[in-house]
Amino acid sequence: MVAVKKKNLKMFTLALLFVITITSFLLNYTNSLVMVTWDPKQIVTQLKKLMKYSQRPCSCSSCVPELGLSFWFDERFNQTVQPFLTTRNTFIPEESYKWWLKLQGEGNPKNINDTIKELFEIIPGDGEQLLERDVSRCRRCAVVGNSGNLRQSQYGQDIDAHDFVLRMNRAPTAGFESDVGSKTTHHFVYPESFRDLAENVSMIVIPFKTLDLRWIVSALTTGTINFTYVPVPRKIKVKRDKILVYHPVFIKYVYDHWLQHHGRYPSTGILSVIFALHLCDEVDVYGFGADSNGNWHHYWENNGSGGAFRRTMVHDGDFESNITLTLASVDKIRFFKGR
Ligand SMILES: CC(=O)N[C@H]1[C@H]([C@H](O)[C@H](O)CO)O[C@](OP(=O)(O)OC[C@H]2O[C@@H](n3ccc(N)nc3=O)[C@H](O)[C@@H]2O)(C(=O)O)C[C@@H]1O
Ligand SMILES: CC(=O)N[C@@H]1[C@@H](O[C@@H]2O[C@H](CO)[C@H](O)[C@H](O)[C@H]2O)[C@@H](O)[C@@H](CO)O[C@H]1O
Repeated sequence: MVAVKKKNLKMFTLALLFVITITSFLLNYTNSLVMVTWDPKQIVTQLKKLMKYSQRPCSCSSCVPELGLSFWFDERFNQTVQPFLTTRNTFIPEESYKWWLKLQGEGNPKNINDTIKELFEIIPGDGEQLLERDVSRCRRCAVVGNSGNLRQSQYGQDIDAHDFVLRMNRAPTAGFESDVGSKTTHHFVYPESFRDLAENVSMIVIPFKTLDLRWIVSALTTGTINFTYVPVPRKIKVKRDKILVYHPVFIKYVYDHWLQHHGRYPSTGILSVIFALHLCDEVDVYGFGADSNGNWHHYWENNGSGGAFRRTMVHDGDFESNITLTLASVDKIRFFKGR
């Protein structure tokens, strides 16, 4: 009898040791700094945490897509909306299409299905692999806006330490490395904001009209399109498999869910931030913030037209800024305010 009891006690001790070892390993693995002790209460707490962590969508200390932490965020974030237009993803519902067509008042647009078909005869139209989830991954992204608050910020090294660095429009890095970094993995453009990119950079084209999709084809082939509402480059030197296309339905999702119809349509900055929430496990935001007059000044130039969007009401900069700050306040992004 005593021998059996001793054996059971030994088994129990061994089992407990095993659980503690596994718990400690997994908690460390999930970047959680928790001291593992023999206190039964702590063991139960840690086991509960372990159960919670095992359902987490990534291995960072916090994961953007994790729901149940902010009602505000959960109400807006919809993981099922696809950020990229791909060959498997070309359907645009009538309502979204009609909304999108009005963004830049395109008269007499070419048929959208024919346009998309032609586009994917020229570029591969993939991008799905970027959206695959992996619970053991911690993908850290930096979204770098164009604000003058980056000047003298010395954020360069921090920005470059991210897995993905997303930039936009005409933003340069050369000459500004110590403040904005030198790494770029993805660069958002539209025809009117195109700039030459290094070979290894993925160019994400945001189409605000049918002509923007046709411009991609033209710029890689015949070079016939050289004007939209301003002159645009006839030809671009970008490898075809480095071109990704932002989904028009995703633009509407940002406008409906996140901007709640403020402004005429979302700016490139807010489109990039919400896009990053869908692709990344952690999102750090740099270079967002107007100057003291509310103008969108740039870090590389003294752009006198920084307040143009205010006059044309195309974007609601104040509302967009509130969204970014709220995302930071509910710990879904980290916001680096610059100088
Ligand atoms: C005159 C004009 O049309 N300016 C627009 C320019 C312009 O078309 C491009 O720079 C051309 O390359 O583009 C925009 O934006 P822009 O290229 O200025 O900036 C990109 C995004 O960074 C954020 N930003 C910028 C400056 C600043 N002081 N504070 C900021 O928060 C914003 O989120 C902004 O969206 C655009 O595409 O959104 C919006 C701007 O309104
Ligand atoms: C200053 C302004 O409102 N210009 C608009 C122009 O808006 C710009 O469109 C860009 C995409 O093409 C991008 O969204 C940028 O942030 C906007 O400022 C277009 O709407 C254009 C359409 O014809 O009309 C210009 O007046």
